[in-house]
Amino acid sequence: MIEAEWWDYEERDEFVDALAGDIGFIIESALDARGSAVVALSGGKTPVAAYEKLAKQKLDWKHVTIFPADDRLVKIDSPMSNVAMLAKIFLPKGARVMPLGTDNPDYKAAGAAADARLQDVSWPPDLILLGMGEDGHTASILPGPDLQGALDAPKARRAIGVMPDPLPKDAPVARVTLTAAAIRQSRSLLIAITGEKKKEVLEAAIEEGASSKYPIGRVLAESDLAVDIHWSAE
Ligand SMILES: O=C(O)[C@H](O)[C@@H](O)[C@H](O)[C@H](O)COP(=O)(O)O
Repeated sequence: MIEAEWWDYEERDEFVDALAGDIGFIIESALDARGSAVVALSGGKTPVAAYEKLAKQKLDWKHVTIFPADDRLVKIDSPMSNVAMLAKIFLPKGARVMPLGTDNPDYKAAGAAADARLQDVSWPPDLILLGMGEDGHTASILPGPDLQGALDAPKARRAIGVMPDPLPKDAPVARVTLTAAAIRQSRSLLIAITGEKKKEVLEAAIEEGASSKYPIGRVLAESDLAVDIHWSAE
């Protein structure tokens, strides 16, 4: 049974403030407890304003490691690069921003390299923040030939290369993504989505769990983590 707590906001600003506050609190708690923080942050547009707000917080950024929960296999100067978006916001704060993937044309090799990179990161992450598409994908756990591999990878496998099919319109490229197993290992899990359609999809995915046609339902179904969901109507 997926344990999810919804935090609903009518105004986008409230959503941005609350999400930035939650992420900052988790980072600060990790710094207090362990002197360092490791967070995986979602790509996409929804959380960017919250990241910009979070970057204004007075945290010991030099002891914070940030990496994308998934990334498109594109050059760093591509507008589709999630790590470039995170670097632009957090590198000036002195945080360590770590790429997950490179623009390796062999996406399976890129996935293996991303996994090797994550083996050197102190684990588990203190936080994984996920977004979700209207098709119920999360990170880059998307329909296609690699969906099962991303969902069923063993606990030791933290990242994998995926070639979505169909290719998402907004970023029609191969990707690397955290596996479902890696997501489930996080010390804390947040989801940030907006709009009625995504709320409907996520509610259905949580209800359906392991049998859901939505990848996020299958990711969350095997997780023992309580999930906090931040949702804004607009
Ligand atoms: O690389 C990505 O695209 C993201 O990690 C992806 O999982 C994203 O979170 C959703 O597609 C929602 O994206 P929006 O926030 O832009 O709707």
